Amino acid sequence: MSRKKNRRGGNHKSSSSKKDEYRSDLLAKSDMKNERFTRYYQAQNILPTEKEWEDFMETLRTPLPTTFRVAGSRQTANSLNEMIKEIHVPALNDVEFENQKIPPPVQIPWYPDGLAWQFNVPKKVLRKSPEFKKFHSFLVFETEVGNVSRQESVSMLPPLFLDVEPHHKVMDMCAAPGSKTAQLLEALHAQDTLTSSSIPTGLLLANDSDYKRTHLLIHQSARLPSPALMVTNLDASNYPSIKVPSGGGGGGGGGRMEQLLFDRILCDVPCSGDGTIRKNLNIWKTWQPNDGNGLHGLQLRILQRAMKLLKPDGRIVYSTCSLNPVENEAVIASALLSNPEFHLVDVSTRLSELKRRPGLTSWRPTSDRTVAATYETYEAFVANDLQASTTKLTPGHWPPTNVEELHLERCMRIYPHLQDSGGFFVAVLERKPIAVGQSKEKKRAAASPALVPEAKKPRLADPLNSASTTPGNTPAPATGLAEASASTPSESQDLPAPEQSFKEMPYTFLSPHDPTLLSCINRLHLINDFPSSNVLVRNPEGDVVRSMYLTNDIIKTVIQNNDFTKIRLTAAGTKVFTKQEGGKGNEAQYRILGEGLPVVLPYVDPANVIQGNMSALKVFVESHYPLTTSFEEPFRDILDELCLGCHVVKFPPGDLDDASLSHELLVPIWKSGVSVSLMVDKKAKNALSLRVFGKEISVPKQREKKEEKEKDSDTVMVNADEVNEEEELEEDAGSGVTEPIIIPAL
Ligand SMILES: C[S@@+](CC[C@H](N)C(=O)[O-])C[C@H]1O[C@@H](n2cnc3c(N)ncnc32)[C@H](O)[C@@H]1O
Repeated sequence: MSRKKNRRGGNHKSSSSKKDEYRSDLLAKSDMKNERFTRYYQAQNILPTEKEWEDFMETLRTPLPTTFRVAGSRQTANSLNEMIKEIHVPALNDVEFENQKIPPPVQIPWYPDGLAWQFNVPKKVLRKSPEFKKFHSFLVFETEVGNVSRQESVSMLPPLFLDVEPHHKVMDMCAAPGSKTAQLLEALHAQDTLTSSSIPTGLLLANDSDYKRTHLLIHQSARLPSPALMVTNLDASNYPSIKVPSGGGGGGGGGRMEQLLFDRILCDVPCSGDGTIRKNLNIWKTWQPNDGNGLHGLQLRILQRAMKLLKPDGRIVYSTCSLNPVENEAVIASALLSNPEFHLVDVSTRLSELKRRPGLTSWRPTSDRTVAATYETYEAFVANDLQASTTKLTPGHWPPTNVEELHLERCMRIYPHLQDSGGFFVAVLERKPIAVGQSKEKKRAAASPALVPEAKKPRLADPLNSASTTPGNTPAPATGLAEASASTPSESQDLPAPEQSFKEMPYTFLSPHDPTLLSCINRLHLINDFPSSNVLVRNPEGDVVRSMYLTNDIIKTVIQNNDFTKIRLTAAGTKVFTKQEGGKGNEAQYRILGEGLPVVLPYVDPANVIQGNMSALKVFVESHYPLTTSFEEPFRDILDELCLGCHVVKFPPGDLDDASLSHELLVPIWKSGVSVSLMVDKKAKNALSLRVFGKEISVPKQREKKEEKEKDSDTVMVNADEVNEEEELEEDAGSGVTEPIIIPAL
């Protein structure tokens, strides 16, 4: 009987595994044990003393604290963080529940600018304490609109060590569901302001071999709309070369093409995930050493491919949420041996508050699932293990003979008991600096993959390189996306030929003189430097049917010089305009999408931005499609004078009774007949309502619809939910940007 694997970034979750997880919620502390796990990790000597081992094991048996990161561009995040510090935390300072003091959230000490938080509060308290209940709904709403990211603290680390800047070409090789992609995007957009987005000159290529998960990633990334993001659906270990014109395409390359290389690459590879045991309790029952053994080959091939795709002065971060040296130090060691021009970067002075342990320099693999014996060397394994000839462990699973030269101690091991977190592994790799005066020969020698050949291409029936054939169950994905489907590494290696199976719509750039685009630019009052030659549509004819997307120059260059089906391009740029039916007797027009506004805003003629106020904001938030007569003067007069269609309203900071808008807010509205509506989706509206008015103030839609019908049967009603439905059904839904989510400024 085949057993479904369930590893991090690994596989589909069956309903039975969901049930298992449910049952595992009930796992008693006394059942949180696994002899194989204990024997294996004790044999690896991961901790120096017995006392520390006990602390480690005890921490693994306690629930993981809730952690979250204030997300979005820097200014937006800092501003929301101030609200948490000034309003929410003081309200939680003296909470008592059943005569016990409940500690408030605290900032994670190593996260830059104090933007990450941690709290450890039982569910009962979240449900019953009014103060925590309020904080919890705040988190839920802000998470829905993307201003807060519920992410394990340790999973926030890899992007921090990558040091991404807005001009970098960045690749996230195994990106779904995208929590780290979001961090990388934020770094690329470091120059965004509270209300408008910058257009970075760099790019972020987020890839995942699982098609469904790429769509999940696209959905998540829509929270930080970026013209610099593209998503592909390929096996990272075999990632093809992307072609771009030499010399940046400015004509200096004489029409020659070169391979696109990256400044920064994140390899957050699929792994056994035993570092997540505090939340994936099933691991206590299922853990065995072949979980990690089976992934080593794929992990190595992904890292080796990253090394080939990296610019000479680029940087790679390799990470897993596994504690197993076979998935960590062994992968790094083999990659360094096959690419001796690389070295591990010493980052011990970075994030000084982060408690970490050095990488291991010795470890003892085994293929015996009971861990009856472990072996110091591959030779000892072959000589003593009766199954050695049938298992596929390679010398690369063991420490190499020159292990001392590799400085594996520069890898970082994060153990749960050090700072009450999950377990994690991070390594930073760069090419070695070339010494002044180094001979050409030496440089050539350093650049040639001499010592160890690159890991072979996967063989589909190889049990060690194929998750589906590795015996035993492995843990649930660490990402918390239980329902999300995920491919096994073997599935990803077995991708069908792209042209046969790839069903995405093509990407066609419009001429800047396209009459529909010109009329859209005109009606939306966009100023001259709007990058109209970077607008694309997605349908076979290349016509403007419904939506238009904006990319930056480098993404445009990639699309124009590569077959999108070969690179399995699943998304590119961000959707900015969409067609809106005009209603009875009115022609259809284009509107700026809520989520596209920050990108388009720098090009909206300021003379055409309407001034709103707090009382108008209240009417917009309370009703879904208020009549213009519902607004007070002078805003009502302004609305009456507007032509039908899309407009942008600016609400300056202000107070109204108990409500307070702390920062300028800009939103698109749509005027149709005698009504107007805020073009933001329901979740964004809820979050806005909670943030500004302290509660959900919108009138239940059914009641309002009924009232509206009675009042004005001729009014063309547009509400955000109906717009969502239309957008999901549109012809270019393959873009994956299916649901408008905006990040309203604070
Ligand atoms: C650990 S998860 C990545 C988590 C992600 N970086 C994040 O922070 O949200 C590993 C991912 O690798 C993907 N994957 C598995 N095999 C792959 C391969 N050969 N190439 C690319 N992605 C792969 C899985 O689908 C999974 O989404």
